[in-house]
Amino acid sequence: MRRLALRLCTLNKELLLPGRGLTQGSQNPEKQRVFHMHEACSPIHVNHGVCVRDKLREIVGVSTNWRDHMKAMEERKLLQSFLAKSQEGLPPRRMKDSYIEVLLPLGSQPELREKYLTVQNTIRFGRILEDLDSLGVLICYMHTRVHAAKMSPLSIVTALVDKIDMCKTSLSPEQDIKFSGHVSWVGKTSMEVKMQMFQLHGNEFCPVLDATFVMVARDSENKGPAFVNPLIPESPEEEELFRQGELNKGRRVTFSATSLLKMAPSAEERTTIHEMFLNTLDPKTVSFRSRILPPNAVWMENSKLKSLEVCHPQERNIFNRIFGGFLMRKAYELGWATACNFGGSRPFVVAVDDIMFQKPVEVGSLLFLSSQVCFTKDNYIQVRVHSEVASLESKEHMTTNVFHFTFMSEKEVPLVFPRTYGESMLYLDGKRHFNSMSVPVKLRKDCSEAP
Ligand SMILES: CCCCCCCCCC(=O)SCCNC(=O)CCNC(=O)[C@H](O)C(C)(C)COP(=O)(O)OP(=O)(O)OC[C@H]1O[C@@H](n2cnc3c(N)ncnc32)[C@H](O)[C@@H]1OP(=O)(O)O
Repeated sequence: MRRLALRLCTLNKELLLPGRGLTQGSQNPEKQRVFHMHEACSPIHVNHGVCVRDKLREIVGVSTNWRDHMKAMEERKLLQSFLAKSQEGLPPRRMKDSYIEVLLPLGSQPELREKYLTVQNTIRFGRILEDLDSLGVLICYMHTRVHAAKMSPLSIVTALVDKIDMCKTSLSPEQDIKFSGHVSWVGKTSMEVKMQMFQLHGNEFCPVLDATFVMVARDSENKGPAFVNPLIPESPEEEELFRQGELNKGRRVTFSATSLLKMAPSAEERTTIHEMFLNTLDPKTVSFRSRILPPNAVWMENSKLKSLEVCHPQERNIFNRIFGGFLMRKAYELGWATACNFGGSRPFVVAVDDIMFQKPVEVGSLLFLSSQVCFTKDNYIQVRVHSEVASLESKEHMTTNVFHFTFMSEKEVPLVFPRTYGESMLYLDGKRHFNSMSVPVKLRKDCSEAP
């Protein structure tokens, strides 16, 4: 019963991929077991997150109890023999092979709402980040399915949230939500996944969010890289998506190579910083050291907020590390509070970009999050959240992620001014992230998001 319910709730193969004219592959053995999750699950068990995650647990073969986790990992070692020696040894897949849809029936099943609800009767975006992360991994498991093996020999982890753009449409906790997505590009061991989210308006599901993630395949024990199936585009639209994936990879390499941690700012950026510096000199003293804020401005250091999380086993992913979605939710909520505190009104998120998962977070770690406003313009607030971990034993801190969120406030916000050279680099980095946002969304009250 449980198994059937999972398939029903995660794999709705007969629906069209919106705007792309794709349908799920017909040779898929699961095709007949289609849909409406609330027909199959009892209301208590109907939860989008639970269903997708249970499906992932089944694919990876993990324990549901922490006390059994070592045994389950031992069992996964036996799957090493199913790993391909080369990418050519794996059957190519089509985009439709990984295409899935997942329903989050907030409207039709009100008991689901609590988990997603903010006090302003909007949807918690942090929960959506968690759902996207689980969904992205599940999509990659669809792409890499090994029909001969009961469990997948691959450990698929989130490497990067390349981009999440919010559309204008409002997110109501009282209407059903649908997610869809598929693999859009593959490298040797990495896969780009495109996901969309829709919300029911009348009888129609309207797009509310676009997301691009990069997932990386690792071996059964998550210790080394593992090859993924090639991807064959089948139409001009799919070829364009694939080409875009290739360009995205190139863009990421360039962005990283020109990072301010590696390279000096451009002449234009240096001018910006110097002008800001001149704007903060006290005309009475004319000293390099005597700095005052211009009107309607805040020192960057005064925008900071910090938090600490103890990473309990409950927050683990299928590989017994801390779930990336949980890290994103915590970072997002701190970032939202930072923007709220800074702007003086409830902001809503318009874009998330370039969240790199540099290191896994071990269960039992202490997670230190530090958030600050690093750039503002009109109603926009660019927030950067830095996360690092330390184990209780070693006390040595290590960066695991840097998160970038773009918020929009209801009213114009103060300017943020860097005081030190390091802060100036944060300012320029924030400006670069802000400028990379696709299309700044116009302020609309009905579009509000809260954490
Ligand atoms: C049970 C309930 C929960 C269910 C949840 C299920 C979802 C689980 C998903 C997760 O929670 S995962 C947890 C969050 N993510 C992590 O902890 C990952 C932490 N980071 C790492 O482990 C490594 O940095 C990573 C494996 C991602 C990369 O390792 P390396 O730096 O050694 O990678 P390498 O240089 O060997 O490159 C391997 C591939 O990754 C690609 N890559 C690496 N970093 C990248 C990046 N930042 N962006 C894009 N691509 C990247 C790289 O281009 C290359 O692609 P190709 O093989 O196709 O050429």
